[in-house]
Amino acid sequence: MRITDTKFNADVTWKIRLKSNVNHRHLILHLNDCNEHLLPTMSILTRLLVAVLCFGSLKTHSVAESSQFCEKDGLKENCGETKEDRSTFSSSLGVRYLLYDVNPPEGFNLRRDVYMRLAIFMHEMKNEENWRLVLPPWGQLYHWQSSNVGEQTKLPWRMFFDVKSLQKFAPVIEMEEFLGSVQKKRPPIDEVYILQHYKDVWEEGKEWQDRWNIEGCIESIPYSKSGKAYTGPFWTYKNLSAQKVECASFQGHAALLKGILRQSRAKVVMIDHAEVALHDRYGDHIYWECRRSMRFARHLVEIAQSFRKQQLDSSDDKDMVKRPDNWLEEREYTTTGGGPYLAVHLRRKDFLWGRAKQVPDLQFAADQIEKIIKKLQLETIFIATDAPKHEFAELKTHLSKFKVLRFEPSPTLKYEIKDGGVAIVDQIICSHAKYFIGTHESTFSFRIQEEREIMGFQRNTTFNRLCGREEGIPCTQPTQWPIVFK
Ligand SMILES: C[C@@H]1O[C@H](OP(=O)(O)OP(=O)(O)OC[C@H]2O[C@@H](n3cnc4c(=O)[nH]c(N)nc43)[C@H](O)[C@@H]2O)[C@@H](O)[C@H](O)[C@@H]1O
Repeated sequence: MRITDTKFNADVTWKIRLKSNVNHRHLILHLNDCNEHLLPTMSILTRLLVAVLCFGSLKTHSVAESSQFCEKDGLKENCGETKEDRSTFSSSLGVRYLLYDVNPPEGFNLRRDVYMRLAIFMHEMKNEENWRLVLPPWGQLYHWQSSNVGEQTKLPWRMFFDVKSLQKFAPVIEMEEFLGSVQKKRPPIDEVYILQHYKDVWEEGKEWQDRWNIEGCIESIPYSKSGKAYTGPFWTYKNLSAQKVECASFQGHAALLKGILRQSRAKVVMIDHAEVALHDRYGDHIYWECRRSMRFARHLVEIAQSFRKQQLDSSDDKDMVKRPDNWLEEREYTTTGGGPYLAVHLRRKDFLWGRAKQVPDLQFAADQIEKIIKKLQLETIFIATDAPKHEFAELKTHLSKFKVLRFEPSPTLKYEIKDGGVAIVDQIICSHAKYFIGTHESTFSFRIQEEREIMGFQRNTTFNRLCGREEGIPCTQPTQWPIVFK
């Protein structure tokens, strides 16, 4: 037997990995478990043997740490580990869980994009290793400010998405399912890696290359050690903690995470600041399969359908929009129809200072909307917006010749579907309109454009945006990201 890899944590958790040269089986001993369960029952000889192994392993620690990784196909992996080693090790662990979280200020629709980066990564890994991607519960988003909708924390994905549909693309599970499977283990998360940008990433002339390293944390982190475990935000779950927390400087695509997961022997790994990892496959057919799998929750689709029918005289049949129940059955469509209304996503609030030049004042927005609706010979305008009531009222006064609508759920319905649900209903309604205009660089608008691409709308009815007064008309219009099928 040869000791191949050891780690020693400052507390009593010693992990020793022994690898048999003969049968390549890994044996992992958690010495804190030994302390609690094994040592009292061991013979003196066995205790001595374990002590010698531990001592030996600690002595080899520095060597093992420095030679732990090898570059292979641009990925750092454990040196000398063959595919067979890995698969034997993998199956000895059974199912492994990958949790992730995103920079706290990021909004709902950027988070959806980060999900895609990880889901595509898991989709690619699923034939090699037995991972489950744990869907991070929604909550405490900066933009979800309604006070009359109850607590907006620990919200499961099924409130907003069709999880079965997601599972047709990647092995994802809800947090509750994960918690159910690790209940007895303390702490439930073995290792947390907080991704951070390299210090030198913005240096001029620095060549881009995919790389990652475990390094000291550059900024302060929201995790701290309390007894044997690290506590942290963990989506406000009091019963979640981690055994180890480290920072990883990271530059590259999500596939590079393989290196982190492969040097780890843990069953439960969490990646924080997952937004630092880039898309593996932006815009190709796999990207679009993942995107198509992100169907909205049925109850939200039905709410949007009912609004379209009652307020906008719109339904998939009337509008000639095709959308099979199962996204796997979708084909490349050409939709010339759409609901008989003009839909506008008018982003306000933080965009008024964050994108001051590109976001129009209400009068200038109304001028542009009026021009387009006259050209389209329509009478109804649907406005999706985060604007407060008084701003919407003002916009209406500027468009008094037209029927101007907004989705305003009853307090009971809003309590049920929360701010996230209202936003999704808005997006669904916008995505079915004959013509859509969005807001510059809003991920909320981007997601609507993608829905319209999936349904096959003509691109000139989709990739449009309002111009800021300072920019004038015309202004640069959104980049077109065409859908790709296999
Ligand atoms: C500059 C960046 O912009 C990003 O915003 P951006 O891409 O528009 O889009 P999101 O990331 O979705 O964030 C905007 C949030 O504001 C609400 N919101 C915006 N527009 C509407 C709307 O038309 N209807 C409803 N019901 N709600 C809306 C909604 O909660 C949405 O998730 C932010 O996420 C980042 O934190 C950052 O501020």
